[in-house]
Amino acid sequence: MPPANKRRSAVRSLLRLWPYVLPVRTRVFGAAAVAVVASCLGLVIPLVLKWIVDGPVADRDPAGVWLGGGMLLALGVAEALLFGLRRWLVARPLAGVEAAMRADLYRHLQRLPVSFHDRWASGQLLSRGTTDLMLLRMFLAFPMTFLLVNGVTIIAGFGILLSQRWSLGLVLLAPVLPLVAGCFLFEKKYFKVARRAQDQVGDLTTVVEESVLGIRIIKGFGRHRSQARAFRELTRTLRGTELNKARLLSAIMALITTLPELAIGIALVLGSVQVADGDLSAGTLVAFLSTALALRWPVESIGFLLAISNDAASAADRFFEVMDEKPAAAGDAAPRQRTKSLPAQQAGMSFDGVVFRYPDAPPDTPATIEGVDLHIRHGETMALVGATGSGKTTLTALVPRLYEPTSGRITLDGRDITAMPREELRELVAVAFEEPTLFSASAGENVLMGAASAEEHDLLRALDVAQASFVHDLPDGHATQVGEQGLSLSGGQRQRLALARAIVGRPRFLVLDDPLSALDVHTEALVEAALRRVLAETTALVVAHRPSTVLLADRVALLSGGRIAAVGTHDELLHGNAEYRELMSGAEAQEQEAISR
Ligand SMILES: Nc1ncnc2c1ncn2[C@@H]1O[C@H](COP(=O)(O)OP(=O)(O)OP(=O)(O)O)[C@@H](O)[C@H]1O
Repeated sequence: MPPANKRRSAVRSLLRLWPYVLPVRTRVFGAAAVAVVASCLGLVIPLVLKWIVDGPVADRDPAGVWLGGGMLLALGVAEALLFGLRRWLVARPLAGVEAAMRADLYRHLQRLPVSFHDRWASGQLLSRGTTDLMLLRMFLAFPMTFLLVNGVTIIAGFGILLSQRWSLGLVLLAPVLPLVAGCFLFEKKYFKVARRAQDQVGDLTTVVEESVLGIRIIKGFGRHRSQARAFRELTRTLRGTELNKARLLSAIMALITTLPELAIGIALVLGSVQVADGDLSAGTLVAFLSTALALRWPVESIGFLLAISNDAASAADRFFEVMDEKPAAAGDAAPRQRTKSLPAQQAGMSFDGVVFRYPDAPPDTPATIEGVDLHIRHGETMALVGATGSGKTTLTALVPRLYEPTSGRITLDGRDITAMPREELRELVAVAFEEPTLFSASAGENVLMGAASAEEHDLLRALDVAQASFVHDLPDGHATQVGEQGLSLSGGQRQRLALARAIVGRPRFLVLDDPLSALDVHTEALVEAALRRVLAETTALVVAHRPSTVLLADRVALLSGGRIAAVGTHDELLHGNAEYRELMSGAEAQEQEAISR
């Protein structure tokens, strides 16, 4: 789950966007300047009105009235054109800012360690990469500019009001203090609710994503009602939070609208009395009130602009919470060593005193891997056997550095994996997991993901070795799209494609996490034959639950209590190790049961 959010000032949060705005600053500030000019042009209109009323209207001069009308029209058109220019100036660069932030987030997510992804719900990450970034673009396009533009307009407008009649100007200034206090309180409360709402959107996204990905389980177990209930519960909570936001916004809007309207009403009465007494010209009163009315939108919009700015500030916090996470260490750029002339005892894969504890495991629990020493000789296949939850998957995940050992070291042909650049490690080691994950791409593209430099002939060889030639019979051969997560293929077909992907780059080392799990007996025979050929080409560590998988290996290591309890051939362990015998007899019984079904 995301870390607990600390309260920051909205301004500090938004200032962190500066590096992204920097490349388009000229356009953004140019647009803001254009908007200031447009908004201030609007304030000239009341002055022209004053001139028309006190001049041509009082003198009964129709030509003067026409001239004034023309000036008003020109001012209106100029104001509209300038606002249009502002929009044009920012639209494209800000879409670019959003795209750059999204690309950075995606790149960073790819570089973050698996332990980060274990902690964070995918919906939280999805919502940060979509709705939160949209909110930030909206902020940069609108409130950021208009908080400035409206601020300048209000100051200029009050300058004009005070210069026309300072006493009436002070009446209009009276609500400023209560308004500032109200805005301060609003900002404090709204920031918290805005953050809560965005986190709840993330939770909701997680539920939707899980429901879509797990639709077969939901339907298979008839869980749609309970899923719908969980979804409804979350939407109700989110609705409550959104209503809370709306309540806060309407309270500040009520204050922002009422107080200035009251002040304008009082100024109108006082001004009318002064006109009646002959202390003030009718034109000045018209200009005064028109200026006051022209300031209504800049003042009233402040509540709304503050709301979006706070939404954006918490969206920025959520974005940077992910960006501030440290990516996995790259490994030092040690020069590549030739491995061919290594002494026999160093060639292969070695675990030396490897200890591993999950970062989020409770401190008083024992480490998952307590101290593993194991050597897999060059060209050998070692099966890793152990009770469920004994740490087999965990141990295999340490080899491609999906997690870093807490202590100890793992070497490949004598070289510490932490001293290798990650790209080199990826070239040396290939992995295939229990769940053969495929992507929405063609069958061939899925296989070629296993090696950046692999070509067509490598693909065909990998498909052949992994017994995945069914691909050639698909409608478009290996260019056939396999659908989201490869769900248009059978389990056995997906397993064989995953195997082909693992070997397409001819890795020296192969790590397979129970590649025959969840297969029916007939499919298992097919994949097993594929595995036999795959394993003949490399040095491999294979997590095995069933005797049939164990028989593919040259030797077997038994993982127990976080340590390697025994190493030997299947027969040696069967005769000499009670725990192994028990594990295998249980697995064998299950296998027999599966066959007889
Ligand atoms: N991401 C994680 N965070 C914390 N603990 C974890 C995590 N993944 C696994 N564990 C714990 O580590 C222990 C070993 O899990 P692991 O998946 O390695 O076992 P396994 O031997 O592969 O089990 P199985 O045979 O059932 O697949 C378990 O107690 C599990 O709860």
